[in-house]
Amino acid sequence: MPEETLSFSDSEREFLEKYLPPNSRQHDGKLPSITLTFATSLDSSIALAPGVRTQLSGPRSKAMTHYIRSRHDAILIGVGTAAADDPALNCRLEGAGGYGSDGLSQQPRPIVIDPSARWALSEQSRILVLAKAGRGRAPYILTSNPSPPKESVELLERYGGKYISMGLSKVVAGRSHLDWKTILEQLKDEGLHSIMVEGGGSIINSLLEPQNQNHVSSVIVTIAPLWLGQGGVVVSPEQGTDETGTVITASTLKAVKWHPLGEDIVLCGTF
Ligand SMILES: NC(=O)c1ccc[n+]([C@@H]2O[C@H](COP(=O)([O-])OP(=O)(O)OC[C@H]3O[C@@H](n4cnc5c(N)ncnc54)[C@H](O)[C@@H]3O)[C@@H](O)[C@H]2O)c1
Ligand SMILES: Nc1nc(=O)c(N)c(NC[C@H](O)[C@H](O)[C@H](O)COP(=O)(O)O)[nH]1
Repeated sequence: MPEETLSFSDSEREFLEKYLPPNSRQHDGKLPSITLTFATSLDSSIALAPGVRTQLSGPRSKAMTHYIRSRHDAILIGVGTAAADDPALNCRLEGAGGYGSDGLSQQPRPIVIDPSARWALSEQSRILVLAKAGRGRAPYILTSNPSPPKESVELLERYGGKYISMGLSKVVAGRSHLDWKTILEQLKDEGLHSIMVEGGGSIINSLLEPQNQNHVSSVIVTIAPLWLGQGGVVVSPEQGTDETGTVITASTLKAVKWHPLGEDIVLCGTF
């Protein structure tokens, strides 16, 4: 996978500004802000099938993603994405650490939500290859597993990453779930105050549920001009019901802006 250096001009950046966390790193003691961002097809799928890495964003939208990464302390994904995509989760914008400047400036901390610590990390994992080369950071893995595999712990710590074992908050449909407040409190304790959540499907759907929307400061969705068809990984949160039990719209965005970018269109909004 080529590690190209990307550029995203000042004029291209303007439409995003009000949907991004402030550049100043002042922190008011509140929980970290979440920017929820992903790419989707016209039939609201984010991948051809579970576990299939699917390129949806065009070149300009991809450069936008790396600019957004440069504006956050951390990038968060679920273990399903880590296992499927072998992602780099670094910022390859020109001028970022390792891409035109020394050190790790503008390199966000990758965060993987992996309750059972099932991600099979190795020396060949792209995220560790880049950390070793000074072109990204090793991930922090949030898990409910009190004893992750010893060799994975040692491998991670060799490159500056770690497992963070957290108490299990609940089991949903047979799966251990950490609630978002617990996750964000832990990330705040790690000195991470702005979180870009990139997916995948279950992570996105979880944040779109009415009871979690208060954690999301803004949503930035890239819409690509294609249908992925039946069997895709669909973004469609649980429906909500009002006090009479009537089914209501799950989520409605406010302060909406649509912005063409290459052959894609980018939707920005807030809850
Ligand atoms: N188009 C895009 O922008 C985009 C972005 C990311 C991933 N993807 C694609 O999405 C697919 C992966 O999606 P997915 O839904 O299978 O996996 P995922 O990345 O959402 O990870 C799912 C796992 O995360 C954990 N998890 C999720 N919510 C949790 C919570 N609240 N508490 C604790 N653990 C939680 C669980 O272990 C769950 O099995 C892949 O095919 C990937 O290529 C696309
Ligand atoms: N914005 C966006 N457009 C896409 O077309 C796509 N497939 C993803 N998917 C997001 C997910 O997090 C991917 O795993 C990372 O985008 C991997 O990209 P890197 O290796 O980190 O550069 N995201």
